[in-house]
Amino acid sequence: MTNTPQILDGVAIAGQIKAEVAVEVKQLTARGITPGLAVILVGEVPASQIYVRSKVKTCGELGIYSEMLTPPESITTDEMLALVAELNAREDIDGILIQLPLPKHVDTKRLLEAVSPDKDVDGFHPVNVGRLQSGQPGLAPCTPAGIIEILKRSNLPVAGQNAVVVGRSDIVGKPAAMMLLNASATVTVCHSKTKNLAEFTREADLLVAAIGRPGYVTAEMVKPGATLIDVGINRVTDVAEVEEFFPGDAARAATLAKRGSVVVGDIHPAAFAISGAYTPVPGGVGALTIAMLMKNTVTAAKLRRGLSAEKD
Ligand SMILES: NC(=O)C1=CN([C@@H]2O[C@H](COP(=O)(O)OP(=O)(O)OC[C@H]3O[C@@H](n4cnc5c(N)ncnc54)[C@H](OP(=O)(O)O)[C@@H]3O)[C@@H](O)[C@H]2O)C=CC1
Ligand SMILES: Nc1nc(=O)c2c([nH]1)NC[C@@H]1CN(c3ccc(C(=O)N[C@@H](CCC(=O)O)C(=O)O)cc3)C=[N+]21
Repeated sequence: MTNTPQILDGVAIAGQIKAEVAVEVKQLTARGITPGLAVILVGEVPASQIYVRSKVKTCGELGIYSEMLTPPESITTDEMLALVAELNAREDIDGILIQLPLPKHVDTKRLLEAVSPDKDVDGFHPVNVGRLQSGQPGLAPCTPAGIIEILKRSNLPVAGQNAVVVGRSDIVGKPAAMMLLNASATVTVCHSKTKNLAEFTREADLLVAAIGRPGYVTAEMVKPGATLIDVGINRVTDVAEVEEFFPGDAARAATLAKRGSVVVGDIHPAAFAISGAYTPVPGGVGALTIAMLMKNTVTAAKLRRGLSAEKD
């Protein structure tokens, strides 16, 4: 018997969301309000540069004003704080995003707390963490919010499902667990100290992997028919490893030869094969992250002006 899992197309869902955001931006612009996003990118981390450029480009496509600030690697915490204070005070900026990771000498926690909660489009400020936890309207982290959108728009059930989240980071695992709980799933959070991880993951109707290890979740670790959400973005550069992941996959072998790396998730393709539905990497959760950032920027623009941001 062959299993045909549903592939949850993040690119298509992100496209829907971006189209909706563009309509909202048009309506706001007609009232004299142009939502604005400032992205701070410190130093020259190639992966971060790619993400930030893609954020700025998407703003342009949707009619959102954007600004990219690129201080040098040598910037101090105090100088960063001054930059954030300036952006907090600016009338034309609705959203502030500090691209992570920051250089080691910069105090990330202090900086994230310095962003005005009303302009915190990443949803990382303790005030927004608290709002999410207590079910109040606010700005929620983009990647977990994207996961919820994928589930909703694919009509996949969440209420009453056994959801297992592997990973407990502040930017993905924890907020994802909180959002699934708010959506009435029965949530288990696993991490590097979890004993017998597979015993938990095998019980999951809905499994979220946000670990950062290529193909860590294997077929033996998942319940056949489960919904698998793969957040991991791992670059594999080894030819043999790519062949092990994707035997006989000519397209991926070509990508590896051309770019020197292939992106793989935290869930092994053999686990996808026995799932009911799954998000591919790339083209799954990652595709939603930027769309949700655009949505948060518009929400911030509305909230700051006392316009209601509809909760759907
Ligand atoms: N698609 C997207 O838009 C985004 C993708 N990502 C990707 O998602 C992945 C996770 O990101 P992030 O949350 O920031 O990563 P972190 O490194 O901050 O967190 C990883 C989590 O996984 C847990 N973990 C590590 N090893 C194991 C293990 N062997 N068994 C069980 N749990 C383990 C860690 O546990 P412990 O807490 O005990 O250390 C930790 O909680 C990365 O691949 C990242 O690139 C990240 C952000 C956005
Ligand atoms: N303050 C801050 N906020 C963030 O939201 C933030 C951050 N820092 N630091 C880094 C992580 C990572 N991240 C991604 C954004 C887009 C894709 C994305 O577009 N992915 C595509 C392409 C993947 C590829 O080919 O590289 C996909 O999965 O289909 C992925 C990951 C946001 N992050």
